[in-house]
Formats: sequence, structure tokens, C-alpha cells
Amino acid sequence: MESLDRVTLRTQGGQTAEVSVYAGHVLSWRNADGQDYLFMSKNAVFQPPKAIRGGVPICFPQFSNFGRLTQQHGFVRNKQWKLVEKSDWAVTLSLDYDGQEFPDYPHPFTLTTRVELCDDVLEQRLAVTNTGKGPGPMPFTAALHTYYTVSDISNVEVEGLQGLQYLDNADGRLQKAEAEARVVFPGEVDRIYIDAPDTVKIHDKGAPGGGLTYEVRKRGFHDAILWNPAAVKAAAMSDLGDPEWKRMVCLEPGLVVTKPVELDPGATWEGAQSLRVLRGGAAAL
Ligand SMILES: O=P(O)(O)OC[C@H]1O[C@@H](O)[C@H](O)[C@@H](O)[C@@H]1O
Repeated sequence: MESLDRVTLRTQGGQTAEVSVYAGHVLSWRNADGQDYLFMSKNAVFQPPKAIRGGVPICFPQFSNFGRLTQQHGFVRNKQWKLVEKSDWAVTLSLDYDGQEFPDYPHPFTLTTRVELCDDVLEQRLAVTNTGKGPGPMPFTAALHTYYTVSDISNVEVEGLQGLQYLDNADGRLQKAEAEARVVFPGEVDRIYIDAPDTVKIHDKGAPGGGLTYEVRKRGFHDAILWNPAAVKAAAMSDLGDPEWKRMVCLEPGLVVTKPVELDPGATWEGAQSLRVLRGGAAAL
């Protein structure tokens, strides 16, 4: 069995984040009381090449089936990455792809992720360089597939998506308009919001201590995916049991539909997300 090397980041205030070298994957983000803001399934499998169910899987060079690969969400979440550098509060990991393993993706690239923990903010950057050793421009889609811990999905409202167009994965990818100021989860929700704003908030009214808000800021990623599988789909997932699906919601900065990227040889693209937890009056529940 390959080992799943982990790096632990710490702030002076006592927050921690664990990052796995396998998959370049943020596994946890805990406050000083040990509360994990990122959901990790009890049934998650930490055995390469399985994708890890929870934390922040990186979907690249393809989100879902938006691309030519047969692997849902691409292949970097199933690969061993390299540790580039680390300090108490930041880590950089990278993955080199030589363009050989997947005939449908003959584009060599270097992918880097940097995770920084600073006071109450977790920042994650993703950068990709087309090495120029493949055939011309490199097409890709991507997402930071972030799983948040919630008290119960029935307590969750997502703010910032009203008026946007979205592709409804739970309804044949029909394009629809979001009418709600606060999106709720009466059943399966699996949507790609097109050209989403750079700040979206997840309100969890049932979180201990009077509720909390996850403030998700993104840059470089134009779209945002919102996902909760609900009972029927969750039952079909061996690494997400019942009632665990009630304790998670995914909000994923994505580069999927708006302005698809064709990265020129030698060029670099960079995107990032910055996560913060608001409580009390700041949470505006
Ligand atoms: O089971 P996976 O491959 O990790 O994917 C989980 C989900 O990821 C979401 O981003 C997709 O929108 C869903 O359609 C998908 O089911």
C-alpha cells in the first residue's frame, strides 16, 4: 500500500489544515476547538488510486465529463503529487504529467497547488503551465471540489446565485435561471452556475453556537458548482453512507462552461479560492 503522506499547517491561533501529498488534496481545516469545516466521509478510502470522498479533491484536466477523458473529474485526484516546499502555515505541491498515460489527453503540463492558512482564512491556489511539449494549445476544464461540513442539509441556504443561468445535472443538463435569493436543498441539487459572482455564501442556520456562514471567494474560476446528492444517489456511493449526505454540501469554483481555456504552449493559468467562516452578526443568517 502506498503511503498517504500528510502535511499539517498551523496558525498561532490554533487553526490547522491537513494536506495530502497524494492527490494534492486538502483533507481538513479545523478551528482551535478541533471543529472541521471540511466534510470528510467516514467511509472515505485513503488508498491510491481511489479518489478521496471529502475535503477538496482537485478536478483536472477535466470537470465531470466536460472534456475528452473517460475519467470523471480527470485524473490528478488519483495521482501521487510531489512536495515542493512547506512552512508552518503554507505548503506547495506539484504534479508533472508527461502527456503519455492518457491517449485522449496528449498535453504535458505542470500543475501546482498552494495552500495557505492565515488566521481564519484558508487560501488555495491552482496553477497550470502547458509545458509546450505537446500538440499546441491545451484545453482543460477544472474545479476545486470543496466539501463543507453542515449541521444538516435542511438548515443550509446558499446566497449569491440569484439571476444566474445554470446547467441542471439532475435534469438532463437543461439550462435554467436561478430564481431564488437563497438556494435550498429539498432533494438532489447538482448544478453548474454559469459566470458566478466571485463571492458566494453558504449559511448553516443549525451549526452549533447559533449558526455560521462559509464565505467563499474565488478568482480565475468563472463558474460555480453546487452539489448535494440526497438519499437515492448517496445510497449508490459506497464511500458516502446514509445519513452522511445530510452533513455535507459542495460549492466548487469551476472553469467549465464560461470562457473555456485553451492554454498556449508555455503559458500559465492560475485560479484560487479563499474560504472564511463568519459567525454571529457577521454571518447574517
Ligand atoms: O463521485 P465523484 O466522481 O467524486 O463526483 C461527485 C459529484 O461531483 C459533482 O461536482 C458533480 O456535479 C456531480 O455530478 C458528481 O456526482
